[in-house]
Amino acid sequence: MAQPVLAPQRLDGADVTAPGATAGRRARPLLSLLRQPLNLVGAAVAIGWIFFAPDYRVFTVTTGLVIGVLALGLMVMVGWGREINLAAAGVYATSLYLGSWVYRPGPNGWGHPLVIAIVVSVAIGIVMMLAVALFSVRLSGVYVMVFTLGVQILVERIVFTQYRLTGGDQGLTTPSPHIFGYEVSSHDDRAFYLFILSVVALVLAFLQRLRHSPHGRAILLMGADQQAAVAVGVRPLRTRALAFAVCGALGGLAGILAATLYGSTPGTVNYTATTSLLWLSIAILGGFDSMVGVLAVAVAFQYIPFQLEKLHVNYQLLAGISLLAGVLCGSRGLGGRMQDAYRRLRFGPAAQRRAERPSSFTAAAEVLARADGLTELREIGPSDEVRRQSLETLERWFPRRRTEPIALAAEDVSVAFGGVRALRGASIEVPTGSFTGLIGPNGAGKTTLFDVVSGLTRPDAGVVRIFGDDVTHRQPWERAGLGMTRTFQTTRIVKELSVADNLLAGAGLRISGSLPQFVVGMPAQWRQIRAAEEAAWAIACLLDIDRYWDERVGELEFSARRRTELGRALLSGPQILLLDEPTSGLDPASSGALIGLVRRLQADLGLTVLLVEHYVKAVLESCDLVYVLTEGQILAHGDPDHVAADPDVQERYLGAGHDAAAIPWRERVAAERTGVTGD
Ligand SMILES: Nc1ncnc2c1ncn2[C@@H]1O[C@H](COP(=O)(O)OP(=O)(O)OP(=O)(O)O)[C@@H](O)[C@H]1O
Repeated sequence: MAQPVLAPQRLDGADVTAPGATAGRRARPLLSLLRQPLNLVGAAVAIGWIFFAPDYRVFTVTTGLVIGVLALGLMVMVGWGREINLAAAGVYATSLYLGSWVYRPGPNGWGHPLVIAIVVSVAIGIVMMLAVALFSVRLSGVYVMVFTLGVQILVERIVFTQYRLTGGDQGLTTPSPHIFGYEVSSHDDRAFYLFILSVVALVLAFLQRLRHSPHGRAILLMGADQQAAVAVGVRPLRTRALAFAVCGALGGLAGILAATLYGSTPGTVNYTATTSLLWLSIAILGGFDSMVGVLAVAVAFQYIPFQLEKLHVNYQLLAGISLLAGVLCGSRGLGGRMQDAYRRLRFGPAAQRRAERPSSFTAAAEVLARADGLTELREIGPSDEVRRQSLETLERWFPRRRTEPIALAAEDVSVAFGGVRALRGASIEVPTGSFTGLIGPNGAGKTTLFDVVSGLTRPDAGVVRIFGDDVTHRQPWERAGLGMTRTFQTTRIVKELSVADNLLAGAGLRISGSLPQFVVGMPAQWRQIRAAEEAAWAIACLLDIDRYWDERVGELEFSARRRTELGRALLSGPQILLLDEPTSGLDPASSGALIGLVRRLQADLGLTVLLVEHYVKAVLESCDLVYVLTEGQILAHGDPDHVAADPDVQERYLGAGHDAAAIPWRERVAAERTGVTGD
């Protein structure tokens, strides 16, 4: 049995030294906006063009930027969190009317400074969207969409009918803002543009920091796959509430900016449900991971109708086209397409880029196809130096290994789905530091047992213990916090994101700090993020996905996706790793390579692994302990030789009178492929 090999270390405040292999690979979110030459050119153009453009154009672009702020909020909720919001116009207008009331001098206002009005407007947006998150807590998808539509209609009926607040059709005047004692007149289009541009720059910096913090990564992972997120410790309600709150905050901010921009409150007719839909289309076309794309589309939405008025191109027509184009562009939107084109221009086609990057492995999984269709696998592994460096990094990243004798236990677990009794008093014990296999025929209840152990399914009876603690009633993310994570039978990765982003989505449990600490840029928090990036790179090297580091996972071959999912689980620094058929969907050679890799990692990192696998021979060859589950009950358990020789196992699982376990693995795989026999 493998012994614990890793030393303990607190990550916050730790002196984390990067191994040579990771140098230059750290993401620097604080500087990343300025890192790309294109961004620098963009910033120069964003400031310089106004000195050559007529006033009305500057004003039009300014209004576009204000809507852009709101659309960036929608990007977080809709693009990252994947929940549709049709109440954006209602939130924006409520903040606009109430915020301008706070800041307008009497008799139709309280005459507070602008900064108070901004705080109030942002707070209104947050409260409204948090209320939506709270009341729609059990809903998702189309139900959240309909719920937010209901909120929008309520706002129209309740807020918009308060004519004293809104000023009716006439509107109410709003004074020009004073920034550090300087009046930014709404008649001075350039000064106002620069004011809004500064706010946009702050919003971009905030979102950039959020995006690279564990909080932002949790929203992205939750949006893509809630079960995968909770498996690495993401708290779903808190994460969802954050996405809604950010959307509300930026909606509220845009509302008060608009109030100052127009000089008087616009009529309520501008902020109906249709407006919400139009603004949604900006976020969709802009793309979920391109802030510049979202801003560009928002500006285009103001600018194009203005320029093409004679051709009857209006906002609604654009929104219709935008929704269609956004769907055709896919979830990465126009911004994502532009990023792809830029990368192609700068670095060449993706396939060529990958080919040019050497793997850290001394030899890739070299598969020699033989004439009879069987495959043979050569020994694989990273070079000794890369492996040593990677393990050193992970030694600092992983928590202290637990030493209790039993890592995981399920006692007399029963689960029934209606009439189907998936588990009938099944019990297993997984010793700490062991590589334990769970095998059984299709429908035996293996995945159900995994779901019970990881907390996704509540058992009808029985107890689950992690290191002796009864966790039967604990939530999946709490169990992840105790050091247990899992992978799934079907690969659950965020295809639109890079390998690095997917790996780092698993790091949240090992990084501490509140959102304000990350946004303000506290050194301890960013040190932890850098440590996470070093650990992610180390894991990528060990799993041979380092060469794909910044490639989108959706473009990679299946085995690399599987390893990325495994890497994400490892980045949460687990004590116990549950692997549900990690080789499912892989060809025999890749399956063998993956199991060999997992076995080696388990020993190197001192992990406790519970593996569900259909390739019986592979399990018998690599596991320390094997459990056989049939019809919801444990049929046998013990060391592999003992289990393989068990007459019950041979008769009821391996086949009566047929010693399948004795057949060499490759022959067995070949037989399965030709349909002669099966597990
Ligand atoms: N959500 C569910 N609702 C109803 N029945 C279910 C559900 N999940 C599993 N079952 C049933 O419970 C039994 C055990 O299923 P489970 O997926 O746990 O088996 P398994 O051993 O993992 O199978 P496989 O190897 O094919 O993945 C099966 O009969 C299955 O049809």
